[in-house]
Amino acid sequence: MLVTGNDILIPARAGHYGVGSFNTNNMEITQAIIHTAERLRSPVMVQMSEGAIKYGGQDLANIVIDLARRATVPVALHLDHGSSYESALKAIKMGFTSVMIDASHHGFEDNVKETKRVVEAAHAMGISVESELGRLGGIEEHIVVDEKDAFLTDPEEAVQFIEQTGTDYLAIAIGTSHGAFKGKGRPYIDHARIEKIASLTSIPLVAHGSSGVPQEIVERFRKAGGEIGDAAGIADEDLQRATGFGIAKVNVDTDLRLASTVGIREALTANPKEFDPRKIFGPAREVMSQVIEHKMRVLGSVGKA
Ligand SMILES: O=C(COP(=O)(O)O)N(O)CCCCO
Ligand code: NA
Ligand SMILES: [Zn+2]
Repeated sequence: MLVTGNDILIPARAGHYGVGSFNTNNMEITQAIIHTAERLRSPVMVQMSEGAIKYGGQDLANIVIDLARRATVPVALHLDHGSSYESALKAIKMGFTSVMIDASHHGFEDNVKETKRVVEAAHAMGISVESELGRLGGIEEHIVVDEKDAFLTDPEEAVQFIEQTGTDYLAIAIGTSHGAFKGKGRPYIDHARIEKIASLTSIPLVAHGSSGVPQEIVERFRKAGGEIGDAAGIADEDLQRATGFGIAKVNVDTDLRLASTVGIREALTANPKEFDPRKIFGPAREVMSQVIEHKMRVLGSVGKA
C-alpha cells in the first residue's frame, strides 16, 4: 500500500531497525525494489532525485505509485534532495508521499526558514518531510562539498533545528558521503555522534551515502568490462550499529547503479549476439534484487511489514 514516510519511519525508529530508501530511474529498478520488499515482507521507500524526475517525469512516478498502491507491504514515494520549496510542492502534486527539502548548504537560520516553509505546506497536505543539517562529504548532486567543508551534525543544533522546523525526519552528517568512493578502505562513521543525537531526539534519523559498495559486485563490474578505482562503501556492521541507535531511513543509490550495470554488462559480454532488451535488462533486475535483499537483511527490516 502507498503510505507516507512517517507511516514507515516512526515504527522503524521505535523498533530500532532501518528501512532502505532506494533510488529509482526506471521500471526494472522500481520492480526490483518493491517486489523484493514484498517477498521479504519489508517496508520500503522508493526515492526519486530531481535528476530522476527530469529523466522519467510523471511516467516514472506513476509506475512507482501504481506498484506501491498494489504492493502488499507499505511503500512511500520520496523526493530525494529536493532543492527548493517549488520542487517539493511539485513532487507532492505528482503524487509523492514524502519529500526532502535539502537546504543544508545554507547557514542554520536560512536552513530553518526554508525547511519550515516546506513543512507547513507539506503537512497541510498530509505529506511528511525530510530535511538535512550538516554537510556530507562527497558529491551531493547539485553541490560538490569537499572534505574540509564537510561539517558533521552538531547534536545540540539538531535539537534546535527539529524544534524550530517541525521536520518529520532529519538527515544527519555522520561520516558517510555519496558515491562509490567513501574513503580509503572502511569509511569513518562517527557512532558516538549518532548515539548522542539519537539520545537527544525522538524523530527518525536519516543516513545518506549508505551504499555498501560490495566488493563482489565491484569485481564483477570490472570482470565484465567496467572501469572503477578503489571503491569503498559503508560497512554492514557500521550500518547495523547506526540503526540500533536511531537511524531509520537509509539511502541507497550507488549499489543499485553498480548492480544494474553488472547485470547488463554480463548479459552483453556473455551473449554478443543478444539484442532482446528483456534478456539485457532482466539480468539487471535480478542482480539489483540480490543487492536489495542483502541490504534489507543488514537493516533488519525483513518481516517488519
Ligand atoms: O544518499 C544517497 C545515496 O548514497 P549512495 O551513493 O551511498 O548510494 N542519495 O541521496 C541518492 C542520491 C545521491 C546521488 O546519487
Ligand atoms: Na532523501
Ligand atoms: Zn543523499
